[in-house]
Amino acid sequence: MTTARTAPKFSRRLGLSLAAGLVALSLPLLLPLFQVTLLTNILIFSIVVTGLVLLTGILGLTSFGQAAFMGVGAYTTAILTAQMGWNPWLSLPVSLLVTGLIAWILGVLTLRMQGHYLPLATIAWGISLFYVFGNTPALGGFTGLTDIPPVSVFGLELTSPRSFAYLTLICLGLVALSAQFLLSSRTGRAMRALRGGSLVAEAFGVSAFGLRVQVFVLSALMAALAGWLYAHSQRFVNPTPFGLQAGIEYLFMAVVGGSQHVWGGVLGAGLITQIREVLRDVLPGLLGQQGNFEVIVFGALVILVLQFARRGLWPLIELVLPQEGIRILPERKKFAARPKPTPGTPLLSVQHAVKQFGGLRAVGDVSFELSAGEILGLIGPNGAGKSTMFNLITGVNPATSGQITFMGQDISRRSAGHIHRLGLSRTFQHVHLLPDLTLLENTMMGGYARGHAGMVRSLLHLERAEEASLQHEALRQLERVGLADQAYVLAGNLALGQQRVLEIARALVADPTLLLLDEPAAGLRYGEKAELVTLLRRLRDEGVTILLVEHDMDLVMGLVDRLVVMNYGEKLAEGTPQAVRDNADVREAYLGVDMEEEGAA
Ligand SMILES: Nc1ncnc2c1ncn2[C@@H]1O[C@H](COP(=O)(O)OP(=O)(O)OP(=O)(O)O)[C@@H](O)[C@H]1O
Repeated sequence: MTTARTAPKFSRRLGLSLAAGLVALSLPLLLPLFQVTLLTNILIFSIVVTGLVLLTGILGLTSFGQAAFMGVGAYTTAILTAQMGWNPWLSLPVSLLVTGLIAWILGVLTLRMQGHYLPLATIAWGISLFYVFGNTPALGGFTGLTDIPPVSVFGLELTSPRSFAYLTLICLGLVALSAQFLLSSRTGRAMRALRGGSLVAEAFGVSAFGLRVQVFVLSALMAALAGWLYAHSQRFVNPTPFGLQAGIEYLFMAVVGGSQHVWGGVLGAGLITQIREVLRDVLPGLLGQQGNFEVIVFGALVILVLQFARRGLWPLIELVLPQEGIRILPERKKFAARPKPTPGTPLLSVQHAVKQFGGLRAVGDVSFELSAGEILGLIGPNGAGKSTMFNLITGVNPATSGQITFMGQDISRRSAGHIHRLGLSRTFQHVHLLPDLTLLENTMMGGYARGHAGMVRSLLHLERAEEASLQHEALRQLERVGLADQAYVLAGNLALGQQRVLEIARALVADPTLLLLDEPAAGLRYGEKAELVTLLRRLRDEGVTILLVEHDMDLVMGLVDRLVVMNYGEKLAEGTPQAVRDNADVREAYLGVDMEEEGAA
């Protein structure tokens, strides 16, 4: 079983990183001049690909348009410096601003698209921007713009490839470091949670669309920085490096290197650029004619990598590297506990709830109430409407009519995040965890709404105090559910029963008033079910109110205080387990077979 222990103060991994940094710093001095120019290009491409790692690898949004954003950054600085005489350092923030604004507009317009529509949209605006560069006379048409001045540092013009390589190296170092900071933050965990869809992230208070737009803009800003560097290293710009083919190559780099790892992106940029140079030299001689034959080889390479190392080459390197530990930070401040209602006070009220899916009435006029300190079971045969009712309460779907109130607020049409912040936490019928993250990190995701640090603080690593509070709260909840000894194990290594318990720990980090459990015993073994019952009873005794959907009648009958039985979208019965057992309608519709068997036994 793969484990990741807490990090010592000076880890072997950190030592290796420092050594790699020193090698990188010496390269511009040691390499021959031609290689230094190639190295600069690799470093510039790595910055673009780092943006793609965040956008495509982590968030799961495929973009073919990063080269176009690089072009916006490059052309903006070219116009401001070559034509208007600006200092390149002044044109840098303007290049970032212009690209960020264009990316924000395109993001807001296109990021709601699902599936393959988004990649198609990125192709569309990638091509559009390319032709804007090529067909605008003020931008020099397809010939481009020349006479771009060099960048100066402390009065020293960076005209030599070696000095410019250092500027690029520093930029990449800062970009890669901030990307790493982001990924190890609350925002980074939310980004990872969004990869499989919005359901889980939104259930913990993440604004899915808002975060997607932010990461989209961030990746465009990285491309713009690369464009600025490219313009001042080449000292001229034309549309060719910013076209669709370049956009596709950046994706190749991310996929081949390992699109879910910052250093994978750098590896991919290095490999593809080097291989392209070699092929450009070798292939025309071998084939006896000129042409972009390297593109064909790239295609074959990507297919091979996808076939044999689906997650790119970096994960293979990770296998031999010392594992990265999680540094447990000292807790300076605990999160304030949520005031809990006194047992017996009304907490959740569902009144005449109706949910219509086209012609199908999945929930029809259902009413019930739940008081603080209770465990209420929602049962019924398959298709009875239990999950739909769950979705109405948690804000996944709005009710067609009727009213649902929680903590005295009408939540019938509120978002999942809003309802979560009021004190409702949930688990999922199909376990939704991040298998490559530790139990601790998965659990911390549940506390997203208790933190405040956003993208900028995360990029700058200024959210450590909040991260410490989240870490310790998550450790306490893992302790509470009995998983503390596995806090640094990867969640993907757990058995299903433990994964379900982990989901409960994740929900508890939010300090919920009401816990909604969707079939928590599904797939659990006998012993695991008994442990689950003990845990849920203990949580109830500690003041957590629980609503659960469950098919296991033995478990439900021995655990809950009351039951609501649904059938064909309607409420069939409500009452104590004994009253429900004795209800003739319930026996006929749902419990009949079990009860007869029980009687016969
Ligand atoms: N998004 C949807 N669009 C259309 N119909 C839906 C949708 N979600 C659920 N339904 C339908 O609503 C009815 C109730 O489904 P629901 O999943 O709520 O039942 P359930 O009691 O949770 O069943 P199970 O125990 O099998 O999970 C079913 O007929 C289902 O096909």
